[in-house]
Amino acid sequence: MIGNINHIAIVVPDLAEAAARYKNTMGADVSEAVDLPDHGVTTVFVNLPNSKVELLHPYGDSSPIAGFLAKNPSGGMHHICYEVDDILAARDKLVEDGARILGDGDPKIGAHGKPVLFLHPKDFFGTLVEIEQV
Ligand SMILES: CC[C@@H](C(=O)O)C(=O)SCCNC(=O)CCNC(=O)[C@H](O)C(C)(C)COP(=O)(O)OP(=O)(O)OC[C@H]1O[C@@H](n2cnc3c(N)ncnc32)[C@H](O)[C@@H]1OP(=O)(O)O
Ligand SMILES: [Co+2]
Repeated sequence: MIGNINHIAIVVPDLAEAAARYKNTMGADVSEAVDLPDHGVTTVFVNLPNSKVELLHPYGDSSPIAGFLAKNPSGGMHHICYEVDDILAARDKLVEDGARILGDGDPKIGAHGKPVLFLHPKDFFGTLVEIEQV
């Protein structure tokens, strides 16, 4: 069901500092920061030849990553995103097998304009999983 890794996300306490570190020290191609109010995050994408790293910082008062940053004030790896061909078929199979979909169960449009869903970290061995239809 799952395909390539689309991105790995890292929550960071200072987005400008993290973007500069990836650009200047790692020599990476780094996007501008984009606010995504519907997701409660600001993102910067680090574009790699075969994948992406998503740098995340909380946006607004009810960000889903605020608790994570409070527990990990220096930042930390937050989620892994796998590509799927059909997100509704993937969701139905996951639910049938007992995995919990976060939120209301309906896909939201993610950072790349494609539908995404999140799966509870306790169902995937302590790792928050995002699936994105490509
Ligand atoms: C940019 C858009 C989009 C894209 O297109 O790429 C994005 O990536 S948006 C990214 C941000 N959005 C989300 O993360 C949405 C889904 N997340 C959530 O709904 C919440 O973050 C959460 C996973 C339900 C956690 O909520 P929180 O309030 O922080 O914690 P809890 O106390 O409810 O946590 C329960 C339990 O899970 C552990 N936990 C929390 N976050 C993670 C994590 N990232 N990885 C692994 N484990 C995590 C937490 O420690 C708790 O464990 P216990 O203490 O053992 O109970
Ligand atoms: Co993501």
